[in-house]
Order: sequence, then C-alpha cells, then structure tokens
Amino acid sequence: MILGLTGGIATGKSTVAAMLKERGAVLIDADQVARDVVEPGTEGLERIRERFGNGVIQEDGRLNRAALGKIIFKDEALRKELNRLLHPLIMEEMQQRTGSALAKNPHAIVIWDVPLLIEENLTQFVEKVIVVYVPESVQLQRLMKRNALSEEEARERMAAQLSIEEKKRVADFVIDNSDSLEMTERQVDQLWNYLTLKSGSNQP
Ligand SMILES: CC(C)(COP(=O)(O)OP(=O)(O)OC[C@H]1O[C@@H](n2cnc3c(N)ncnc32)[C@H](O)[C@@H]1O)[C@@H](O)C(=O)NCCC(=O)NCCS
Ligand SMILES: Nc1ncnc2c1ncn2[C@@H]1O[C@H](COP(=O)(O)OP(=O)(O)OP(=O)(O)O)[C@@H](O)[C@H]1O
Repeated sequence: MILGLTGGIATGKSTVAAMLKERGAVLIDADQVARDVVEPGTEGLERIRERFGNGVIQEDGRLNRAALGKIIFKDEALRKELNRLLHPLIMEEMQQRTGSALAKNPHAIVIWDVPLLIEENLTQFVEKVIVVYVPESVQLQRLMKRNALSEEEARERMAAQLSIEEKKRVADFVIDNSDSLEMTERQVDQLWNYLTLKSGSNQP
C-alpha cells in the first residue's frame, strides 16, 4: 500500500511522517531524496552546476542550498527549470526505494512524504492522499520561526506552492496539526488503525 503525505511548507509533514514511522510505516521522504540526488559526484549536482553556475556550489563541492533557495523561491521560471532538472531523478529514486520496501514486505505501508505531491500530479502513484493541515496564519508563524525568515520571505515560499486550503480539498484524509502534538498523535492513531486494517498488515 502506497500513500501520499503532503501539506504546505511547515504545516507539519515531517512531524506526522515521524509519527507514522514510529507506528511501523516505511517512510520515503522526497526532501531527503532531493538531497541525496545532488550529493557531490551525482548527475543531479552536475545538472545544477551547468544551469545555475558555480555560484550555487560551495568550496567543499556541495550544493549551497541557501543560495539556490534564494534564487528559485523568488523566480517561478527558474524554479520550474530546477524542478525539470531534478524531479525525474527524484521520482526514479523514490520508485526504486518503494520497490525494495515492497519486495521485502509486500504488506508494508509505504508513505511518500512529498511537499509537491498535488502540484506535480504525483497523486496518480499513490492510493490515498493524506494532507497535514494548519490554517495559513499558523503556517506563516511556524515557517518564520523554524527557518528564521522575514514575513516577506516566508510568504514567498508559501506562494511557491498550492495553498493549504486547496490541498485540503484534494485530501482523502486530513490531519489537523494546528493544536498540540498530542492531538495530532490521536489523529495519527486513528488513521494508523484504519490503514493496518485495510492493508492486512500486522505491524505494531
Ligand atoms: C532549493 C533548495 C536547494 C532549498 O533547500 P533548503 O534546504 O533551503 O530547503 P528544503 O530542501 O529542506 O525544502 C524545504 C521545503 O521547501 C519547499 N520546496 C522545496 N523545493 C520546492 C520547489 N521546487 N517548489 C516549491 N516548494 C519547494 C518544500 O515544502 C520543502 O519541504 C531545495 O529545496 C531543492 O533542491 N528543491 C528542488 C527539489 C524539490 O522540488 N524538492 C521538493 C520535493 S520534490
Ligand atoms: N502541533 C504542533 N505545535 C507546534 N509546533 C509544531 C507542531 N507541529 C509541528 N510544529 C513545528 O512546526 C514546524 C514545521 O513542522 P515540520 O518541519 O514537521 O513541517 P513540514 O511540513 O515537514 O515542513 P517542510 O515543508 O518545510 O518540510 C517545525 O518547527 C515543528 O517543530
């Protein structure tokens, strides 16, 4: 069983993903895969160097994420170009990791944690869509705090994605993460019970 977990930037995807992992889900994190495919020596990093120049590569040969972020969150055309360069590499790696997980355990509950699941039409690859929701005002506050961003920078990043309200409309399951972590845990427990029943898995 493959499920998509998404939400807006800083609505709490990683928080909910960690809770699902604790309960036994196999987690495939697109942000992590996106990091892995641009490690030094990869085709991903070479693609970025060719298009964006050495200004986004650090002295130690690693990607300067802050520098690239500054460029692409301000400019939609450049962001789309970066997506075009990296997304096929990210997708291939995610499919591969999913294949190995299901080969090991055909009953595994595999969660794809993908911020752009809906924007990039990846819902076709998953059975159900889980959206981690908080109202936009909470999203803005959490994003500014976590990434030490100004309100303008945080709004720019939020504008690079479909709004959380629109994502909520596409969801099969909504986890409301605007209250305490305990309240979120409770919703995750309910969801997990349903998923284990449906997948026929006996995971703890
Ligand atoms: C631009 C980069 C280097 C900035 O790195 P940084 O470490 O500051 O951020 P990080 O990767 O942790 O992403 C934080 C959040 O930003 C949002 N985000 C990232 N990339 C994008 C994008 N292309 N479009 C819209 N939102 C994005 C996501 O919500 C993500 O969870 C990095 O985000 C990147 O390589 N993005 C392109 C790959 C991509 O699309 N990743 C998203 C998962 S498919
Ligand atoms: N219920 C909650 N109450 C208060 N703070 C929370 C709660 N859930 C998450 N947070 C905080 O909000 C921030 C965003 O959460 P998290 O990193 O899980 O979001 P995300 O959706 O994975 O973000 P991104 O899209 O950037 O990957 C973090 O600083 C986290 O500690």
